[in-house]
Amino acid sequence: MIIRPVDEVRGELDAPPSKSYTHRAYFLALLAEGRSTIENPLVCDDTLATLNALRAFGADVDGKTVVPPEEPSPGFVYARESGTTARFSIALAGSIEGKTLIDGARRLRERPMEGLVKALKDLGAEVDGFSLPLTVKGPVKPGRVSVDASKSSQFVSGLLLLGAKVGLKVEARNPVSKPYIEMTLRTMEAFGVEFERDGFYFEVYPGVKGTRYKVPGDYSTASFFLAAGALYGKVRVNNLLREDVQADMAFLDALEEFGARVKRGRDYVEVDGGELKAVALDCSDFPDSFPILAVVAAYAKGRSVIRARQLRFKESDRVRAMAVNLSRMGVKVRELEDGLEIEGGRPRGAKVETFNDHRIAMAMSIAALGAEGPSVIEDTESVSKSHPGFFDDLRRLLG
Ligand SMILES: O=C(O)C1=C[C@@H](OP(=O)(O)O)[C@@H](O)[C@H](O)C1
Ligand SMILES: C=C(OP(=O)(O)O)C(=O)O
Repeated sequence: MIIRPVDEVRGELDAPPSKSYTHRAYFLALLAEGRSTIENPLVCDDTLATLNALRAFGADVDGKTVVPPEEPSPGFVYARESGTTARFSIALAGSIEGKTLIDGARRLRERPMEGLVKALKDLGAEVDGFSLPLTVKGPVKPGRVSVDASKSSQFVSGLLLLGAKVGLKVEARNPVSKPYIEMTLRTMEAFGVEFERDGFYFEVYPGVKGTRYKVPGDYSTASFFLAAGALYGKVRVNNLLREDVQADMAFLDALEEFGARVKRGRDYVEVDGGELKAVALDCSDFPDSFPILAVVAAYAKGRSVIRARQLRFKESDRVRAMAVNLSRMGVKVRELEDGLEIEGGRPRGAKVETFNDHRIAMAMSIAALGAEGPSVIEDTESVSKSHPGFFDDLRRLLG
């Protein structure tokens, strides 16, 4: 795809439904005692992988309505590239008598599963392998488990969902991406799950109620369009609830730190730019913002430092991916163990790679809009992992 620089980006659009909440609602509907209706679910590669996982576990699903099985049955779950689908399926397979096979695409086989596997083994499940493909033979013995969450909060979220089925006490050690754990708890409450907590120690009681659940808008996907407003004009994204706990709501605070103006309405966010200046921040609690934060830093005056502990374990090594791409655009970057140092200026158009990572593809598309000269972005299909309509939405903002 060729992307040429534009004079301005201005307009408004609706945020697509949240990918993270869609995953949670589907898996809780699988565990529920009765039928659920999921309103406005996100349809993308990752949530289709989760729908297939529900079918593998015996649910009858048509995208909106989920009729759970009497008891989930063991099956074969192919999670594509979806880390959330894989971790939640591995955890829930611990509640099932019999052996479930979970596998994924090439990159997902390289992504960490060990902390979750160790926790399931501690609970008495038989798990062979510490990365995909692996099999899980349940059932676990309900009890107390401690999980190392330094590589992914999804290990904690998966165990909390398992707890909603069998009853568990879960202690999370060194969690990253902590707001995603809050998103899991909030969705569990919506499905009538009872739990108590003390910090990151949780006691989850078994029982999930069939529910009509409406998926809110996705702040992670909205961040790319809002960044374009900060960099090149003014953008408003509707369908974003102020009363939410999504991790990438923190992206708005980061934009303000860069010097952008952010207006938070009851159900929308509006951003416009100004003279942007360098920042130093740790996004370990909102890691999906890293690629687009690096792009904003590439246009902000001064030297920014942006880091997060778990960036190398995503759909790509996102530190390396952004270092390679921004360097090709003539941006001075220094790669750190857990992030990048970025000297802001005026990037040049270049041929850049997506590394088959949807957030790299979307971030570099925004970077290209302000560059000196056209850019070529290879393999942009990965945007369908989270937002198949990304380029349609972006064109709408280009007048
Ligand atoms: O629980 C979730 O929905 C997610 C948690 C985060 O992963 P980590 O907890 O592995 O950082 C995030 O990167 C991912 O896009 C979605
Ligand atoms: C990392 C992501 O998702 P997952 O972990 O579910 O693959 C993402 O959407 O950026």
